[in-house]
Amino acid sequence: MCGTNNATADPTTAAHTISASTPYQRVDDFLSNVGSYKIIESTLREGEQFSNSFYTTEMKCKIATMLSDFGVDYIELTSPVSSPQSYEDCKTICKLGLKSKILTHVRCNMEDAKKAVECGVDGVDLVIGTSSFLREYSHGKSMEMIRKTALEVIEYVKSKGVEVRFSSEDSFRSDLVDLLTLYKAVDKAGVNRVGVADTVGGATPRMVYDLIRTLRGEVETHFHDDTGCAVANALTAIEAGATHVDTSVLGIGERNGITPLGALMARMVVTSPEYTKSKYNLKMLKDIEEYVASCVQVNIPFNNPITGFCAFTHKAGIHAKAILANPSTYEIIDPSLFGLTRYVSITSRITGWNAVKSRVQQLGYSLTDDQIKEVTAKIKQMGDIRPLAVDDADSIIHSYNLSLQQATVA
Ligand SMILES: CC(=O)SCCNC(=O)CCNC(=O)[C@H](O)C(C)(C)COP(=O)(O)OP(=O)(O)OC[C@H]1O[C@@H](n2cnc3c(N)ncnc32)[C@H](O)[C@@H]1OP(=O)(O)O
Ligand SMILES: O=C(O)CCC(=O)C(=O)O
Ligand SMILES: [Zn+2]
Repeated sequence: MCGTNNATADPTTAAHTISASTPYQRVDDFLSNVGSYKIIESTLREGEQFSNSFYTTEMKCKIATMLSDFGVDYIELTSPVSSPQSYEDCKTICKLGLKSKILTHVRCNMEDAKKAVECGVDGVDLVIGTSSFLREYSHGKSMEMIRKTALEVIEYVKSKGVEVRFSSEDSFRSDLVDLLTLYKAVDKAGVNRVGVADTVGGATPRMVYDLIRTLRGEVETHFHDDTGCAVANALTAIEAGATHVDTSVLGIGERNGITPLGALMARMVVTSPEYTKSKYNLKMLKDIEEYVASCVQVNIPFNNPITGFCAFTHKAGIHAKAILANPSTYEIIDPSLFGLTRYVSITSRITGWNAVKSRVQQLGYSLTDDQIKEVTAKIKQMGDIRPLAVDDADSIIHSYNLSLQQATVA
């Protein structure tokens, strides 16, 4: 590791990009798209595959509008062949006039593609499984049949003046030569993007880097989270040259879902702060997550990046002291970028006098350091017995202060 980072007060503005002047820049870094990645937001497609999902038309319109205002480049919708209402909703969302482009995701066959185009979408995302598992047990087509159908469908979609992407479902369990031969054919046919999908969530960042760096042009990536690698794989893909990443709000999707929009923002605001802050309306993230969580009836996980209830809570005394002096000591992300605030807890036996001093000052008392250490000991004494609420710790401070005043009067 040879790059140098300039230390600054704002951790998210620390120089993560390797300066042009460094003699240590690796050739591979020229592949990286961390300063230009685009998001294909699939809460309304992959997210509808989440076990709890049921969206009304009104919910879909609101989610699409929020995502567009957030700044995602594309919004992907459920296939219009899924049901009559899916078809109607796709048409309705296309007519909203959103800033984001609207895509729908269909099987790679002519009937599905025709329905998709009928809806008025900006782009059609074609998908077909290329692994032997899916070729044998899902659609039953050989690689040659896939290639032939893909070329016909791509030509049709393009002839309608609509963007077209071709994706190989289960890419990481597909034969590499088969895959590259197919991508070459669809590229020659003029697709706008190819898609690489880790459909079963088994890929590692190393596998992702190796596959993505062999591809050129517009490359979309889609990572399931079955083995907990979805965010790391998305970052690695972007570093290896992927141009687009699929996300869903809170990561909702088939099984345990895909790369979460919020977690990707947390990652990218650190990796590529200037681009991420200027492109995405980060302060909307919490509202979007809360709205989607309410639609699909889940809670936001306690440890969610950025919006988990304790994401910016500092508890241990050693941490609290340093955070109060300079937040960069124990925070990689400034919560204010997302319209949030940090919280220093004093309600436990692992608090310290520096944290308690800050609370004493907030309450408007002026105690000496020795007095603060004494009241800290009282909080710890109570914290050894049971969990404390903020009111408990505050009451200990109030009554300590009162006893000091009474002692002075007497
Ligand atoms: C990894 C992913 O997430 S891919 C996206 C998944 N999305 C969806 O499944 C969208 C929602 N799906 C649906 O509403 C339905 O499955 C429909 C309307 C698409 C199809 O419904 P049905 O006709 O009842 O078929 P069913 O769902 O049982 O089976 C899927 C069919 O698609 C075929 N198929 C699967 N993938 C593809 C593909 N990429 N290209 C062409 N055909 C395919 C299968 O062979 C099967 O065909 P069969 O009827 O000849 O057996
Ligand atoms: O179309 C794609 O690229 C992804 C499809 C999908 O949801 C998956 O393979 O998990
Ligand atoms: Zn998926």
